[in-house]
Amino acid sequence: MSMFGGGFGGPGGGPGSGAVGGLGGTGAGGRDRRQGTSTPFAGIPEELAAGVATLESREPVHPEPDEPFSQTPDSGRLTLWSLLSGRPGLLVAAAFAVLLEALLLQSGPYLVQIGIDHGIVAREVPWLIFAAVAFLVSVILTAVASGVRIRASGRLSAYATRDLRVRVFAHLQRLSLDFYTTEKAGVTMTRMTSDVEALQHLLSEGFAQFLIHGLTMVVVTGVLIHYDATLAAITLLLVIPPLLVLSLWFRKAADVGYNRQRDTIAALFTHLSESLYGVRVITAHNQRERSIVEHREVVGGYRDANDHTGRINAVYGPGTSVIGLLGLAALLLIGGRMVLNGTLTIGELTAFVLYLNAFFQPVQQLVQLYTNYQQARAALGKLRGLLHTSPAVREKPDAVPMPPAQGAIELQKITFGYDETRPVLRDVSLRIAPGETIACVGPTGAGKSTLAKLVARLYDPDQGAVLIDGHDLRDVTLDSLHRQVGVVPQEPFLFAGTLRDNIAFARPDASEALVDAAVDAVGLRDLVDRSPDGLDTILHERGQSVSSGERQLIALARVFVAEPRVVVLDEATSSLDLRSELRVEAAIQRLLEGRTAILVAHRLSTARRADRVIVVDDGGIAEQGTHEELVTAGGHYAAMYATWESHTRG
Ligand SMILES: Nc1ncnc2c1ncn2[C@@H]1O[C@H](COP(=O)(O)OP(=O)(O)OP(=O)(O)O)[C@@H](O)[C@H]1O
Repeated sequence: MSMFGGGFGGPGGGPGSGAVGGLGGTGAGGRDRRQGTSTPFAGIPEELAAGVATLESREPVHPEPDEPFSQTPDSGRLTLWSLLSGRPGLLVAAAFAVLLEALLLQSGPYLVQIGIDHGIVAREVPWLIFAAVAFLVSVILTAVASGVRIRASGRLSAYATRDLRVRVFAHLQRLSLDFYTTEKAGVTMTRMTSDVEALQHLLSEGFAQFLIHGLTMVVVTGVLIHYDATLAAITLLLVIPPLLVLSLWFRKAADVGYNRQRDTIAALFTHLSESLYGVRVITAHNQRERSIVEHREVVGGYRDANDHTGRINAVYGPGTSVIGLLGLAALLLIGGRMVLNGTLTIGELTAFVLYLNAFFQPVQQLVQLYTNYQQARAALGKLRGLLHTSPAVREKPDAVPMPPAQGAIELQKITFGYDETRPVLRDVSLRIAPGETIACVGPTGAGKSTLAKLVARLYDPDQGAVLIDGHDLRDVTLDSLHRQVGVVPQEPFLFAGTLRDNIAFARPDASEALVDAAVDAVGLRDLVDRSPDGLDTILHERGQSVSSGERQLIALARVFVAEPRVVVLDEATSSLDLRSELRVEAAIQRLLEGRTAILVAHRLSTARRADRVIVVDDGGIAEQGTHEELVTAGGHYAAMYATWESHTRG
């Protein structure tokens, strides 16, 4: 199995699969830094440069989000309040605008009542004009308050979700390889998309609407009682019980419906991402039709879930409207009689009708918002779960930076299993001298890559310890370790970006001379010369525009630029033509010069050149020695070699 295979994002696509240490994108990060040190405007006419400067000054400012990368697991709280309270100024502005808007909205019916009773019925034109002007002013003020509210809550939500996305992404970078092996990429994508969007929706609109509607209901109930307590009690008693029953049903049904929606969208993302990553295999095996059928099934599941929530809404929406209208009919009947009896004015009845109407809408909205709130809470729970997932490989709080390594490696009685009850390696001990190259060979699935992963501290042993220059890897900082231990995965992963970006991935600030030296050392000069823009040639996503051998050479160049003391190399199993194979072998040879190396060798031609060969079998080291020693000993290795030789000769 590949050291990085199978996990998140297809073959070799795991985070960190791009060799050593370091974070930061290939693209922007690297380019920016270079621009800072060179003279980007050299030779450009002054007025053009001035134009660019003006354009840049108009660019919106995007300050760095407050999430410096650290290996320490995220222990910060994640609650709705913690998201909202990050920008108190915006929060206060939004809350004030909400209050104002809710109060202003209720002035309308009262002004209508004044207009009718004091203006129309009493035939007093000034009162009518006063009511109309006051109405106009209140509408304008409501619009202003609403604008301020939408702007403030929109910005609040945009900042909060931006910070949240960065925080979750930083945590994803922190998580160890096991997370990406067990967690489906589609599920993680759902966390970062629909879950964050559910929160964004609640923060930008939901909360404000919740407050406005809640306040409206309180104010309207008070006003109705103030107008006529008996009439208010009768109408509210007629309306509230059925409304309550319907709303409780809706809440329960909607919870189920939205959970289904969330689960099915995660399944949809999972299938989509897997199909996109595996599109070549699907095409090669002529399974496109099956893939479409499968996708139709997951999309169908999502459609069913949407259909379900649609049906619930179709009952609830009209249901609450009917209850409201029946309430209004009852009010007209009872209130109309009161007007005829002279106990209520016509203006008061009109205001009463308008207020009652204003009472219903919030109920409907509040229940919908409650669902939104539930969704956001569920999303928050899932995101919290993700943030609280501890990396399996953790940095100790008192970890110290590893001093520049000589490269002596020691495995001390190591036992390790992906599942602790089924160890892959048992009680393995090994010493590797500085500068020595060890080739691990053995049957497939024997644990060769596992051994290499332990040396790169992609996993920690269950028992025993791995030491470099006498330092237990668990006692040193991950950053300092990854800087000194370079990893070349079985399936090199290239990023969309330039050739240079990919080569200098582990050290975006690498000098031109170092990148050039790497290109020459691994034999990439041909490719660079042939490429239209040399090192600035853009590579397609995952390096699809270069050959498999060239991808391997780029991965080797990457480690060359990183200059680690120890190299862990999982040899690619994909076979190359003889010429490319010789080039890759020569590149490996050059990369390993003067470095301690562990090679997971799939070709015995590689093993033959190592200083020492270890045969991993049955959870341990079955044989070790130089190639010649092992061939003479006539054991496992000798048998493997004999078979290999007869095949290559044949
Ligand atoms: N992430 C993982 N989770 C669970 N089991 C794993 C994982 N990675 C590997 N294994 C299992 O551990 C055992 C050793 O795997 P490993 O990749 O070390 O073998 P290998 O000797 O490198 O094989 P190959 O030559 O095929 O690459 C295998 O049985 C494999 O199925």
